[in-house]
Order: sequence, then structure tokens, then C-alpha cells
Amino acid sequence: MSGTTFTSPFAANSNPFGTDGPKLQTAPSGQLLNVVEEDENDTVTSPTTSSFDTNGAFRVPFAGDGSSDGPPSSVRTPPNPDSYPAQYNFGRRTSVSAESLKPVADVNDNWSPPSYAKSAEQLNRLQRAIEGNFLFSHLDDEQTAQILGALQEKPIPARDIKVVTQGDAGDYFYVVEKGSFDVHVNDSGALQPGPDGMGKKVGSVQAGGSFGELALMYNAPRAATVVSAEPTCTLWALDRVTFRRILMESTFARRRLYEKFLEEVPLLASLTPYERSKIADALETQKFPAGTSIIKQGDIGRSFFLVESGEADAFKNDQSESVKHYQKGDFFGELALLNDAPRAASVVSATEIKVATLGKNAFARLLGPVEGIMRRTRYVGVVSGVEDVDPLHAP
Ligand SMILES: Nc1ncnc2c1ncn2[C@@H]1O[C@@H]2COP(=O)(O)O[C@H]2[C@H]1O
Repeated sequence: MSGTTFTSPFAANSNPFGTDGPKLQTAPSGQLLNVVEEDENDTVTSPTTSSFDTNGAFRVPFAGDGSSDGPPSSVRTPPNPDSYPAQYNFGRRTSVSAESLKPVADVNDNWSPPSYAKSAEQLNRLQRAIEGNFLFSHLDDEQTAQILGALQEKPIPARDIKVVTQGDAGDYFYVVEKGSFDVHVNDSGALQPGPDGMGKKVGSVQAGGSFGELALMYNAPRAATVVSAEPTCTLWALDRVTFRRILMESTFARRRLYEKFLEEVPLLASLTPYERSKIADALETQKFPAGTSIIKQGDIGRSFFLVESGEADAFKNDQSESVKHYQKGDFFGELALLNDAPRAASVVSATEIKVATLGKNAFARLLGPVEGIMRRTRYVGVVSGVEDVDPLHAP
């Protein structure tokens, strides 16, 4: 082990999927254990196989091109042990020994990712599909090329096709190029027979989004059932080995970096752990010395800010009196994004400050559920929130 103490992004012994997810077993301790995957070549249900479950209505004629994906387990080494959460070894597909994990970089490791030929048109679509996805944004050029090669196009030709089934083993990670998908969770931890067997709808994934990472990251059963919500959808599928070897470390690193902080941000308290994970994927840290203008009144708004540490003040119209003070856990920069208006005030760091920023698109996509809370924030001299509009006299 590397000697660093790993802090799980989720509380020790907690279920990473929140209370709605499957009932995962608890690790005997928070310590990292060597995880030996039992069988990398076992048969998995996926939309790429002919047995793929289509809600019972019909069988989708997918080619079986996913079955030989991935190298044999003999050439695999586990990823960086620091990337494992405390409950990593909960999955039913794993067996555990008490040895420490080997470091990821094994010089004798001759693994290389699969590469599927693509036309220029496919490559173009694929690049557009992943460009807004934060899970891909921290890869270097070689990793990006490997991922582009390893992704396989999966047309989903009807509504209500179950791409991922809650309780199943994880085989692929999916990026949505076209269409949308609904996410359902059954409290029993697995899909059940009958009309309500998928459980309640907990969210949806749109073009540019992705799903199916949790089971691969945690070696756990699928946490949700994901079904197509439109008649013509297009997915790109990444096999679990390539996901784990190339994408997983940076995903874990970012979730680990921000999740504890995000749990303590009052604005985000009503979100589920999964919604906070998606925000963690998208955040970037910026540091400023005391006295820096982080936002200038009148500018176009491009980012939203959460204060990680330090303090700042908002000033209006070049006046020296602060109209609002910010400290750890507070947010600013939302008004211009919510109202598509120029920055309504300047924000200047009062001390050295560390802020986590979210770009405009991610803000719109990820903070929708707390828009009402943001709009209820009152500001001196700003007509901004819903409460400022008199419904009786609204235009
Ligand atoms: N609220 C949610 N809880 C669990 N999984 C979710 C949720 N919303 C979306 N998902 C996605 O649904 C996927 C189901 O398969 P996984 O568990 O591999 O990964 C899961 C997530 O990518």
C-alpha cells in the first residue's frame, strides 16, 4: 500500500448508492484489501449479447461483439490502491485476500485496450458525445485515443430497453450520444418481476451524460435499472477492464477530492449522494490570494463558485461596504447563470481563498434540483428570485 490514508468518498460502512441503492455488505474494516477478481471472462448480460433483456417484449438483434472484450485476467493488475473506496471489495464477483494491493504500474504488464475500427463520421459523433463529459476531461492524449478506440457504438432501437439491470454484475460503462434514459431503483436491491419491478424513477440521463460506472468502480451489483426513454437512442459502450484501467482512477480521485466537502455545503444538502458525485466529477479548484477580484460586476457569467476555504465579500457599484460575506460552504456567481444576466456584483477575496468552480453547462445540468433554493437567496438591490416577482402583477 502506498502509505497514504484513504478516505472513502462515502462514510465508512455506508452504501455508496444512498439509501435507495442495493443493500451492500459491509467491509469488516475500512482498510484496503487485495481484491482478486474471480473471473474476468464470465458471461455478462449486456446489450451486446443476444440474451439482452428487452423488457420481455422482444429480443434485440445485437451482434455478440462484446463477449470477447478484455484481456484474460492473467495480464491484468489492479489499479492504484489509493483509488479503492473502503467498501471496494463488497461486490459478489470478487474474492478477497488480506494482502496489500500491488501498485498499479507493473512494468511487465502488457495489457492494451481493445480498439474498434470507426469511420470518420462515427469518430466525429463520438468525439462530440464525450466532449462535455467530465469523466473524460482529465485524460492525456494517449488515454483519450485509447478510450476513443475502445468505445463501441450501440444503437438502442426502441423505448423501454433495459440497458442495465439493477442487481446484475457490471460489464460496460455507457456514454449517451443520442436520446435519453430513465434510471429506476427498486428498494430490494434488484429488479423484481411485475409491472412495478423496476421501482421508482430516480433520475434520467441525457445526451452527453453517462451511466454504469458504479458497478465497475466498486465491483458491486448494478445500483439501478436504466431503460431507454426514446425510440431511437445511441450509446457508446466501454468494457469494464478498459474503464477500470484508464478512467477509474481519475474518477475516484475527483469524487474523493470533493465529496466530503460537498456533503457539508448547505445548498446541496437535499441532493442524493449520487447527485453530489456527479457534481464532484465536474468541479475544478481555483486558488486566489487575498484581494483578488474573482468576479467583476457587469461581466458575463461563465462559472458558479463554492467556497472550499477562505473568505470573500461582494461589493456593488464600486462602493467600499460589503453587501454579502462568504465563507466555507457558501456559494456565489449563480445569479448571472440563473438569469442569463451580467454579473450583479463584484466578489473579492478577503483572505487567501480556495473555490470549487462549475462551468455554465454543468451548473445548468447538475444544479437544477436546487435552483429553487438558489433563487430564494435575497440580495440587496437585486430583483432576482422567484419571490421578487409578484404573481398578481407579473407580465
Ligand atoms: N440515483 C442513482 N442511484 C444509483 N445509480 C444511479 C442513480 N442515478 C443514475 N445512476 C446510474 O445508474 C447506473 C446503474 O448501473 P451502475 O450501478 O453500474 O451505475 C449506475 C449509475 O451510473
